[in-house]
Amino acid sequence: MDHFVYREDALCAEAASLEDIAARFGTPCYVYSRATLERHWRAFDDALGEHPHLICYAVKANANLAVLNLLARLGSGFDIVSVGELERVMRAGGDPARVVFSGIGKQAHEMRRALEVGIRCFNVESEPELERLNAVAGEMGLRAPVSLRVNPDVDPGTHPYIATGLKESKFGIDIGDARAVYRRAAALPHLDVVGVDCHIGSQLTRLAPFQDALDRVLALVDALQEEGLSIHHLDLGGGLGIRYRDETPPSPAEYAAALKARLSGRSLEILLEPGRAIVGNAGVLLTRVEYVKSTAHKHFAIVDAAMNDLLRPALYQGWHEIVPVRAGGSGEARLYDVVGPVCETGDFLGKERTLSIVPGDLLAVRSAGAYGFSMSSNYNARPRPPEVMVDGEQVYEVRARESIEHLMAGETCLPGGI
Ligand SMILES: Cc1ncc(COP(=O)(O)O)c(C=O)c1O
Ligand SMILES: N[C@@H](CCCC[NH3+])C(=O)O
Repeated sequence: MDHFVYREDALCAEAASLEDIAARFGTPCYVYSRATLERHWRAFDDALGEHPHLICYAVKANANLAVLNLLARLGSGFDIVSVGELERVMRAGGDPARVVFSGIGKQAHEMRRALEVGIRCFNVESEPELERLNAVAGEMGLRAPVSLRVNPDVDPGTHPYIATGLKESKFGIDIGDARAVYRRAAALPHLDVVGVDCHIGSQLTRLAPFQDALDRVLALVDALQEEGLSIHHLDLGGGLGIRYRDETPPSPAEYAAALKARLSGRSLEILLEPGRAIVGNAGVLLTRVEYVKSTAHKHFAIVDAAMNDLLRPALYQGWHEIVPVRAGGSGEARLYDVVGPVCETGDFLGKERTLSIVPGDLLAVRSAGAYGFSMSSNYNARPRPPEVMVDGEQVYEVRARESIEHLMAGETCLPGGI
């Protein structure tokens, strides 16, 4: 069931009208549905059922405290890539013992903090990182639990900017080198080898790449076990795609069934790190048409949201459905490029969209819950938009719109300046 539906011709998030939300909080504005978030998280958790597992939501997809807190209350774990994300998780009530730490550039202070709070596992992405982690843990008189993130050289069939498991990628350790690096890990005094990790890319819409990666990783697990290294868990990363336009990605249930079929008879715990599949379709970006502009070649709908609010169209040619908040819209139907006010040709939210609009109309950019606000910036000195979470009829502002003061916070002029 979709929680963004028209009621009496007005698009709603659950039982709340987006027109009312725009009137109350202004535009642009991100709006999330609590029920959708919960349903998507539970779809993963239920699909793995009795198989020992932990769903570690990828915080980078949407790090709002209300999102994290909601998932923490469901029992979620978290996949983090910085100490900032770790602090957010803990502030939101997340359990550090359910946190896995990914990323290729972990700094010593980040390792120290993660060890101090007792995270579940470090997903180590290189041999130098292994040595650094061993040294940091040793200084603290602790042992660090580690998985190596291996790069299985599988083509995920996704946009090249979000493919991470090919051999030329900066991520992970080449699977051909993994046994030697595991031996090194096992020999280091302050590390405990606990798992194997991989993440091959994002917005995958077919099962085959996941299955290929799993087969390669399982062959590695067998080889390690023959060497006497016991592997407790397998972290298969995130990456399950969502429908933005007409994609038909596998459901979490289909995905989990494919994994379980290959894992039966093994006692490996499964960790997954979904981000987009949980929050992507749980959010929209509300925006208002400022101007309609026609040239000899095109019609432009100039809206008040821009690439600084939602970068995906500019960065990956990401396609997001754009719908009128008032069903059917108003004015004459035309083909529009929907563009923002930022001074970049790449500042568009959608191209060649048929819309019936006049200035002042509200539009909703759909599937904007993942990598929307979390990739936003202040480019062109634009305060970032508020985030609102709807729960039934209740509407909560879970992040206030930034002010002009926010834009300049922490800045100073040279002495003798203003
Ligand atoms: C290590 C890791 N885990 C999980 C994710 C989440 O991916 P997705 O949002 O595609 O599920 C990412 C991002 O691609 C990632 O780099
Ligand atoms: N930011 C990307 C996904 C990157 C995933 C990060 N590992 C997107 O919007 O599609």
